[in-house]
Amino acid sequence: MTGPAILFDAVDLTLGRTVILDGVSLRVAAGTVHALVGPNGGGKSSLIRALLGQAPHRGTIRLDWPGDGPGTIAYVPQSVEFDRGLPLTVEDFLAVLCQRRPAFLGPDHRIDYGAALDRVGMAGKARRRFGALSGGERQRVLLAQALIPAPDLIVLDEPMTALDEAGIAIFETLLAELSAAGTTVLWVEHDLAQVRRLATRVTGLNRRVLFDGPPMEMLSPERVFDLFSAVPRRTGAERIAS
Ligand SMILES: Nc1ncnc2c1ncn2[C@@H]1O[C@H](COP(=O)(O)OP(=O)(O)OP(=O)(O)O)[C@@H](O)[C@H]1O
Repeated sequence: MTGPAILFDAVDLTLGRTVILDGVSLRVAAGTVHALVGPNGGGKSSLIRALLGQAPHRGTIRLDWPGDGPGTIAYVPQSVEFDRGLPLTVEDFLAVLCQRRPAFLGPDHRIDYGAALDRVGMAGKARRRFGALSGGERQRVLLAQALIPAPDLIVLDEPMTALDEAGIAIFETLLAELSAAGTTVLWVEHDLAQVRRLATRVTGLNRRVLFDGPPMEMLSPERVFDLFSAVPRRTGAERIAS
């Protein structure tokens, strides 16, 4: 199944007195790799939390599923907070996140956790203690959990932050495979060179949408400068209006 299209229409999010998102409208086309870029605190993760139903917001967020309706949504967070001393293996961790039966009954052996770990270069590490993994290895496990079951929509929040060169190559292969399978990918990323190379479309977000279009056109030095400036320069139309 091809993944869904996503519509964000006039999404506002205010926490306390802070306006986090202000009238954010954009469309993620079905089956594309759509990147969200912007400065720290620009609201990228908040937009994702709103999409996942984790943040109170105004406006509309709609998933348009093809065919018979809702498929599988996977989410890869920036990182996970947990007690590193927990006696939890990699396989236990995957079981907690991926299987429907209680994890205290043990991993469900009908699910091929090994194959998912294989795809992220973690073959043979299912019995390692999760808390003893390096940051990059934990990031790879977070990617693996998103592959079980195969997602129709995958939401990635800076998935490459802790990855080394080999991990980045694995991530790129995964992205290509997901894309070829028709999965919709919504991807928060700071590495603009990677976005230019791998994304179909990019949205620049700093509380508001500052640009939205194909990466080769959108990521011009001037636009990137504006996006990361504390006070974005005004457009010609805004200058004339003031
Ligand atoms: N629960 C909260 N209460 C108040 N403010 C919050 C809360 N969560 C996030 N914020 C604020 O919302 C703003 C946007 O945060 P968000 O994490 O969405 O940004 P981001 O674009 O993902 O940043 P980064 O690139 O650093 O990950 C920040 O100023 C942050 O401090």
